[in-house]
Amino acid sequence: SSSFLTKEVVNENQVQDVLEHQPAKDSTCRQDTTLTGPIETTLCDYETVESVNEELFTNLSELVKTPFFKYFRADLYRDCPFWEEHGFCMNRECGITTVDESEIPEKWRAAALSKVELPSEEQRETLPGCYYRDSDYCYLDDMTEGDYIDLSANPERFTGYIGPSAHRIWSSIYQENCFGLDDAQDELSAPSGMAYIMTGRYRALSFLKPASDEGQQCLEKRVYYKIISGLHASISTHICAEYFNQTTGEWGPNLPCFINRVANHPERLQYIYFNNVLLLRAVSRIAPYLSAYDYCSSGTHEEDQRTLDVVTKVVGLATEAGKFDESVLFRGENANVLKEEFKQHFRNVSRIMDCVGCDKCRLWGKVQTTGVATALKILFELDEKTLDPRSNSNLLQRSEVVALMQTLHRFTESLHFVGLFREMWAAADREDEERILKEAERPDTARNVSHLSPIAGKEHTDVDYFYSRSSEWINACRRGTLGCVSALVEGLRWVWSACNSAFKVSGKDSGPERVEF
Ligand SMILES: Cc1cc2nc3c(=O)[nH]c(=O)nc-3n(C[C@H](O)[C@H](O)[C@H](O)COP(=O)(O)OP(=O)(O)OC[C@H]3O[C@@H](n4cnc5c(N)ncnc54)[C@H](O)[C@@H]3O)c2cc1C
Repeated sequence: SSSFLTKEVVNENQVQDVLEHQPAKDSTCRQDTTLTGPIETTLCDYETVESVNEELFTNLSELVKTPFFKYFRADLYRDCPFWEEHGFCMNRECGITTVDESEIPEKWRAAALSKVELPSEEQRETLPGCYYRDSDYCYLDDMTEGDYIDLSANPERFTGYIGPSAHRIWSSIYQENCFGLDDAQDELSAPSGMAYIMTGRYRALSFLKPASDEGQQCLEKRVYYKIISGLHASISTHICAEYFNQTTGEWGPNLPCFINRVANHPERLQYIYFNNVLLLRAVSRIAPYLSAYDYCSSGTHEEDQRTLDVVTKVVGLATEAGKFDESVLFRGENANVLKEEFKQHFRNVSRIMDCVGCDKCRLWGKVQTTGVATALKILFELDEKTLDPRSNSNLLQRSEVVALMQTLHRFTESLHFVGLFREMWAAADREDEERILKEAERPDTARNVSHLSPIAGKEHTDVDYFYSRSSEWINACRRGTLGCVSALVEGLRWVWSACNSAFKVSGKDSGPERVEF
């Protein structure tokens, strides 16, 4: 696993390009950097996205705190369907808190939902605990298992989930970017990414296609890569913006982390913009549907009206910046076969989320893959007639609407955070800059995460943490034998680590423990 620890070579010019870029206040093009002019495969430019982002972010930040949008139902304890996953995250930040169903409006509870929301058996392909319909780009949880989670109480941020388990997830996701119908360069005879995993031919990250390959790839494949890489970059931006500082014990932005993961690879930031445009286009395309949606959620009439008002503002801004011509994709002879493949690969990505070994990361992974999949469905599967809220009022499930808006919020927040990193860079003098760039070259995976761990320092005495985890272990046991075995393994590992840690703390070597992979 130490092969993952590659030293990043920081390209100062690229980093400056990203961090010294001045976002546009209006839609005027300038000739400065990689973040100027048209955004490839869209009809929008960087300046337009930047000119609406802060207003969008402010409105979405309000929206995601409303009762309708903050509760998300998910089954976080399904077994990984593709490999045996042992990568449990032992840090307290990986845990989540769930909400008792009694706190949720009755019409969203499992019993009511299974009557109303679920499509009939003939309309969907079912697997234990989840299903998809023909038009879906992801698996959706059926309402038989799972919990409600208040997303605002479980923010996406640094958790310390690192190393081979996290890398395996990312590599499997990128490996889905392998289309049988692609051009001759593209390993025509190779099995799909999932087939690799299932046949044990899993390779680390060497398959990742460099950006320079772009010219040789088909458009759909490039779009797939941009979506995934942009999502990855957005998650990384959140991790770096809300990072745990080992020295001060405080949360805050970590500029070297952002340089290492994003600014040193400007195309990754470009793909965050790309995802923004894709999601904005989806939101603007279903504008009438969103305007007619029932946002009543047991609050007061004023509260529900306020939710609708904010949705209306978001939809208005989305219409300004969401310029994307979906009709240029999936054209030509093999269009339908290619689309089916694209869909199947994206569905696999949504199932890979069940393999993420950190509850909070899995939760946000599910929210965001569902959000992007909903956008893809809106763009590539639904015609104007289907989108009519009068003729098709049950077009989207509540979880899809919530995921779409939450995901758009994630991406607008990423661009907002990029602005904060630029301010930090601008405030640094030459000496600081040199130190920051040097620090950005260190492999991220070797960072010390001991302060977050329940097993190091004073945290191992945190009884609350143990209780919160143990209730999840018991829940997993209730759900079946496999879940129970996994839970038992995690429980035993926790106890083993706690004993080890207690031993260390009581011994001479009680300095902070380094977690390396
Ligand atoms: C679904 C999911 C959700 C997660 N959520 C969280 C979270 O909320 N909090 C948290 O702390 N951790 C989270 N993680 C873990 C996090 O994403 C990293 O995997 C972890 O921090 C280790 O980072 P790393 O620097 O080793 O590289 P990783 O981010 O793991 O990347 C692995 C490799 O992929 C390549 N790569 C990196 N970024 C890109 C990109 N944008 N485009 C193309 N290639 C790229 C690089 O070669 C890199 O070495 C999540 C992981 C997954 C899979």
